[in-house]
This record gives sequence, C-alpha cells and structure tokens, in this order.
Amino acid sequence: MEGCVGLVGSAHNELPSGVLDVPLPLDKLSSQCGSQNCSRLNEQGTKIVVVSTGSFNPPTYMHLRMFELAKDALLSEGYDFLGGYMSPVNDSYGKQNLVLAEHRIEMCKVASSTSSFIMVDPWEARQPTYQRTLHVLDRVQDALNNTFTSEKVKVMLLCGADLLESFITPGVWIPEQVQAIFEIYGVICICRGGQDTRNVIFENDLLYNNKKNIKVVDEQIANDISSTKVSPHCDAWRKCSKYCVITQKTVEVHHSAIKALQNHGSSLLGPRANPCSKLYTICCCPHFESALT
Ligand SMILES: Nc1ncnc2c1ncn2[C@@H]1O[C@H](COP(=O)(O)OP(=O)(O)OP(=O)(O)O)[C@@H](O)[C@H]1O
Ligand SMILES: NC(=O)c1ccc[n+]([C@@H]2O[C@H](COP(=O)(O)O)[C@@H](O)[C@H]2O)c1
Repeated sequence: MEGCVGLVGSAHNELPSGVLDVPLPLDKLSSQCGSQNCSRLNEQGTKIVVVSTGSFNPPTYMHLRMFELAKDALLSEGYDFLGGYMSPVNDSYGKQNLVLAEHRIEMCKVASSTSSFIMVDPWEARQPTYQRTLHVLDRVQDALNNTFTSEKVKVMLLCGADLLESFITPGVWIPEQVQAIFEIYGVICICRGGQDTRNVIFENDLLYNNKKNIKVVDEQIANDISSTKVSPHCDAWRKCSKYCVITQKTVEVHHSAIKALQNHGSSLLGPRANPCSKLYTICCCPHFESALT
C-alpha cells in the first residue's frame, strides 16, 4: 500500500525522497486512566493515540473539545488513552483564506498549551507537498512504534461528522485509502451540526461495511462553531471570536496572518491565487463551479 513504509522515524531510518524529518512530540503522552475508572481495561489493554487532521484556520474550542469527547468515549469503553495530535494541513491544500502553515502551527501550539494531553504534529504542514491523511496516520503510527517498543499503541483518526461524510463524496478521497484508514486505524467521529451521523452510516455501503471501525460520539451540547464562521471575526478579540477561539494570542496570530494574506496574497499563495487550488477544488471547494472556469 502506497505510503505505508519508509516513514519518518522508521526503524530503517530512511526517508522517502522529498520527505522532511520532523520529530513527533511525545512530551504529553501518558495514561489518562488516572481520573477515570479503568479497572476494566479492554482485553488487549490497547493504548490509543488520536490524530485530528484539518485546516485549524484558526483552531477553535471545538477542536479541543473533540479530543476531550474522544478521550471520555475511549476510556469508558475500557481503552487506555495516551493523548492526541492536531495535524494542520499542508499549505498546498489551498483552501481559501488558509493562512500559512507556520501561523497555523503556532496557533495550534497556543491552543493546545491549555491541554495536558493535546499536542501539535507539524510534520504534515512542514512537508514540501500535500500529504494525504493516510500517510499522516502512517507516520504517527510508525514514530510511536519506534518509541513504545514493548507496548501496543494504536493510532485512530479523530474527526467531525463532516469529514466522515467527505469519505463518501465522489472524488475527494482515494477509496483504497479510506478502506485502509478504517481497517488499520479506525475513526472516532464527533457528531456535528445536528446531523444524524448514525443514519448516514446506515445508508451508505462503504460506511456501513466499516461500521465496526467507526466510533460515533455524540456531542450533547450542540453547537455550530466552525473555523470558517469564526475566521472573519478574528479582527477583534472582544467580538465574536472571544470564547470561540482559544486565547487572545490565537486571534492576534490569525488576524495578522490574514492581513498578510490579503496584502501579499498572490505572492504568498503562489499557485493558490485562484479562489481554491486545484487540489482543494477537487476535494471540497465551495466555489467548485467558479474555480473550474
Ligand atoms: N463544531 C465541531 N464539531 C465537531 N467536529 C468539528 C467541529 N469543528 C471542527 N471539527 C472537526 O475538526 C477537524 C478539523 O476541522 P477544520 O480545521 O477543518 O475546522 P472546521 O471548523 O471544520 O472548519 P470549516 O468550518 O472551515 O470547514 C475536522 O475533522 C472537523 O470535522
Ligand atoms: N485523500 C485525503 O487524504 C483527503 C481528502 C480530503 C481531505 N483530507 C483532509 O481532511 C482535512 C479537511 O480539512 P478541512 O475540513 O479544513 O477542509 C484536511 O486535513 C485534509 O488533508 C484528506
């Protein structure tokens, strides 16, 4: 399977050409069983690390909350939970108004500094090209395998329901890679926007056939916080962004990064000068029709 071997930190220490070595932070990984009753650890005693890929443009409280919901769900099922990573997408993804990777990494670091178990993995964002989510998961799993040599640590993809639904949108994902994500890693999906995610799974063959590899976690406190909605309000901490975006520092970084995009957009964006890059257009550009013309 493409991309599953020769990853950063692998035992053979050989990087595929063009892949930059960016170490995986490990400092916050530790058993989260302490605060919960983990007396009935599942039979394999599997330890889980979750990875959330996305734009984080900017990170919001919901991004952090996803990790908390995942942690609680996994601990309640008897898994041990070691921590999680935010993996900001590469600049080549080309989503409209996506500020530069270094700013998004910085914002995620500020946001995750408020958590005892959420970290930022800058590997994906710092590569010279776009990295598909399967490869991001492979790289984290590989780095963890090299660290936890005597324990079984399993990586899972953490996402919101919109990302799970994008799996079944034609042309967005490579079907074999989606199958590999389900079979090798599994997905923890946080319900979002009042949609009936279980019904979506029930009605789609691909999702239904993989339902044992999808953990659906309900968000009891329904809300519709999204980066796209928050972003235009990041010019002032006291306006709508307060309590949506994590800390004033995040708002400041995002505001200056957006200003830089607006002032120097074409030179910063390069091939992304169109409303959406070719890649993002194929994936999920809301301006799909106009971007084609
Ligand atoms: N309110 C939310 N509820 C559940 N999941 C969320 C929520 N906000 C973000 N996520 C999830 O976080 C991950 C990263 O999201 P991303 O950075 O694309 O932010 P976003 O808020 O979804 O942005 P946008 O609204 O611009 O698409 C995705 O899996 C997404 O589904
Ligand atoms: N084939 C793939 O691996 C694939 C396709 C579409 C989106 N994605 C990822 O999903 C995330 C989507 O982020 P947004 O919701 O911000 O567009 C990004 O991290 C992106 O890389 C991956």
